[in-house]
Amino acid sequence: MFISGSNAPLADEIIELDGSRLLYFRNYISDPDACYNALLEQSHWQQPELTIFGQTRKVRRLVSFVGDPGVAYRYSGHRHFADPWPGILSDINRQLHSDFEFGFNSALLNYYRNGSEGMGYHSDDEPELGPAPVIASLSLGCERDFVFRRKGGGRQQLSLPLAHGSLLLMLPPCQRDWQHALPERKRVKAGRINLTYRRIFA
Ligand SMILES: O=C(O)CCC(=O)C(=O)O
Ligand SMILES: [Fe+2]
Repeated sequence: MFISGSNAPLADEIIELDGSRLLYFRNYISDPDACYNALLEQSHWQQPELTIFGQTRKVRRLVSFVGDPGVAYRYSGHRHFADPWPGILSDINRQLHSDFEFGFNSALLNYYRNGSEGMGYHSDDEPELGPAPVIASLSLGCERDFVFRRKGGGRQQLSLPLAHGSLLLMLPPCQRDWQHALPERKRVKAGRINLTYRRIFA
């Protein structure tokens, strides 16, 4: 189920997260250095502001959103229309389609300039992602830990270091039951880019 593509490569790790499955492919992107540099230079990076309990702050990372024409997505409190796909990201989308038969129509990019930037616990469970979203997360640049806890709080249950050029598939019902985060790592000086491919329903 969900991994129906007959060309699907073998996962390096299959992680069972109490009812949800994560698949990890360590070397999915063939030239990760070139991809990192191209995205760093070519993306339209923005630093959205987020208002929580009346306080407005810039998020601690840079963000870019790309996809098919007309696709819009609400993140950091605002609705954003997708920028056109850079060639390198539509190539990866084609690869994801041929390997797994996924039909993503957009990707959210996050650029963490160093280890003092990260992302707090959340689930990618907005209604426009449908009831059972598959999220394909590609990582480039400095290896960082990606952590999970059950929705509703509680302790961290899993920490996965995500390597340069790797792919992590989060399969349903992961977004329904679990939250994930990218904790700060103050000692880290180097940058990291993460791409999450998503299917957004109008
Ligand atoms: O940077 C990461 O690995 C996670 C990004 C993420 O969770 C998101 O964009 O929703
Ligand atoms: Fe997420």
